[in-house]
Amino acid sequence: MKKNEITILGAGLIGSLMAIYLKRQGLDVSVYDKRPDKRKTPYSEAGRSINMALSHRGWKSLEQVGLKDKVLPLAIPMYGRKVHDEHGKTTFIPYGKANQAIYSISRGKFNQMLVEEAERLGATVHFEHKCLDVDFQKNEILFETSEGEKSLQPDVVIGADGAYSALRMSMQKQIRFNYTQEYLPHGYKELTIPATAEGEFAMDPNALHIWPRGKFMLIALPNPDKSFTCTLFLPFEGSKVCFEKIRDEKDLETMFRAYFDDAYQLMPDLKKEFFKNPTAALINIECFPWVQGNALLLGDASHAMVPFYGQGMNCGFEDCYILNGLIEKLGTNAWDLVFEKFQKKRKPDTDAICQLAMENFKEMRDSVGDPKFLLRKKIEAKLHELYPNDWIPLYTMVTFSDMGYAEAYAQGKLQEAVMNKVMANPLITENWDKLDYEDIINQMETAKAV
Ligand SMILES: Cc1cc2nc3c(=O)[nH]c(=O)nc-3n(C[C@H](O)[C@H](O)[C@H](O)COP(=O)(O)OP(=O)(O)OC[C@H]3O[C@@H](n4cnc5c(N)ncnc54)[C@H](O)[C@@H]3O)c2cc1C
Ligand SMILES: NC(=O)C1=CN([C@@H]2O[C@H](COP(=O)(O)OP(=O)(O)OC[C@H]3O[C@@H](n4cnc5c(N)ncnc54)[C@H](OP(=O)(O)O)[C@@H]3O)[C@@H](O)[C@H]2O)C=CC1
Ligand SMILES: Nc1ccccc1C(=O)C[C@H](N)C(=O)O
Repeated sequence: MKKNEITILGAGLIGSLMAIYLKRQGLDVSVYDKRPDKRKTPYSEAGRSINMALSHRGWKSLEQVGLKDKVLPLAIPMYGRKVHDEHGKTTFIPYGKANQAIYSISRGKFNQMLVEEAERLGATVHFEHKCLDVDFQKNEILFETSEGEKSLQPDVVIGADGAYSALRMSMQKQIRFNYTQEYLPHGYKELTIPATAEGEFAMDPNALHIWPRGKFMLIALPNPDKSFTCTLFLPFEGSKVCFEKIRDEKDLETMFRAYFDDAYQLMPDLKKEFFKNPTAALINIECFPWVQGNALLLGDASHAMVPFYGQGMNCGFEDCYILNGLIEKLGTNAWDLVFEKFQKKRKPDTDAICQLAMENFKEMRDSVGDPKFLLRKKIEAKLHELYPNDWIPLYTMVTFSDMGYAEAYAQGKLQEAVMNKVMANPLITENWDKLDYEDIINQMETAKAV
């Protein structure tokens, strides 16, 4: 492969950012997306992952392409979790240090900005081009368009066509392609807490709100129009509280009043929205290799994770950052080598974040409601304050650093084992401030050495 014309499938968050990176490298870039151009055919995104949490790995990539300052005004900082118990009492749990936040941003606006930036730099974006198949033998991509089917013989292909990637489906037909997918028993539905009659936020806008209820939960992220987008995560069926058992407005009201009464009071459109908005599935997808011939999978197409760490987009942006770094280092005449090095370096990290995302669901829906969890967080924060290099809480490594996810995962497991011992002390609630913190660090050092 020695070509400089790049075909990107998918003008989502990752495909658009990759187009920006490649244009900055001086390459020819054409992007194909199945959706219509929003500027010509506006479509409603109501009920579909409306806002997302942007954190360090995402910001790092945006800064590199010169977009950080343009994105910042669109983003609302959330400094921690605000946990709502069943009586409406709230507890704030900081994400990290006082100035560390994850940022709520609207997917639609953000995606549009990235597409427009790619176009401004000279990328051509072809909307209403749905990739149907990629034939690796003939080196041909088949699209469905409003004018019928079209085909293309690409030089280099980057498949950023999301969790249900057509490129990946074509790769699945090839020999020795590994693929696993797992649906969670839970689904999600998006709902709204509108601005108050006075036009203000109905709750603290600088927090990610969580109503943890053991096997299920509700969360809310703020929007610039002073509303919150809430996401309700429930099992599809088979539990006391599940989507299947909410058949009518009465079931819905009974459930919300029993478990989320303070939120319910702020949701005038709940009944209408609940039965109008889709109930979407949650899936984890891992596959390998990501390279076939002249084509590479990127973003959710190569690793779709459940959303509970708020890392899918951030991880995809970091994919772009790393791929760009390899192109800079190895040049644009060695795509085979670039792709090969990329998949080898990146795969252990994306496996780790897929796993961490699954584990964060349990933490969010269950542990955050436990006072011992709060105490654990306090002790870890103190350890980090006293020994900033020797103890970095897992959440900080994942969200506020760019340490490889696999390293963060391994370090996090060691810290968890040490903290389990610390928390087993029956007097921990009274004595946590007087612990021998140096001894904890020594225990960590011993655990690392084993
Ligand atoms: C409820 C929810 C909340 C989330 N919250 C967060 C969060 O807070 N933080 C975070 O970092 N991540 C979050 N994520 C994950 C994030 O949404 C994804 O990781 C991200 O959208 C992946 O971007 P992508 O460009 O790879 O895929 P997508 O955003 O899905 O884009 C794929 C693009 O490809 C196009 N396409 C698809 N098929 C074809 C085809 N056959 N031909 C042509 N074009 C095609 C689509 O139209 C789309 O434009 C969340 C996900 C969900 C579901
Ligand atoms: N990991 C996860 O659990 C999830 C991740 N996501 C990620 O976030 C991205 C954006 O989210 P959002 O805008 O809500 O995406 P959508 O729900 O709009 O999905 C994007 C496209 O994927 C196709 N699709 C959706 N569900 C399925 C399915 N079960 N089987 C096959 N194809 C399906 C649909 O294509 P068509 O219109 O052709 O039918 C849809 O247009 C997704 O594309 C995905 O990458 C989204 C949901 C869950
Ligand atoms: N954006 C999300 C969407 C769905 C579920 C969780 C998130 C989060 O961001 C969770 C956050 N990282 C947390 O750990 O509190």
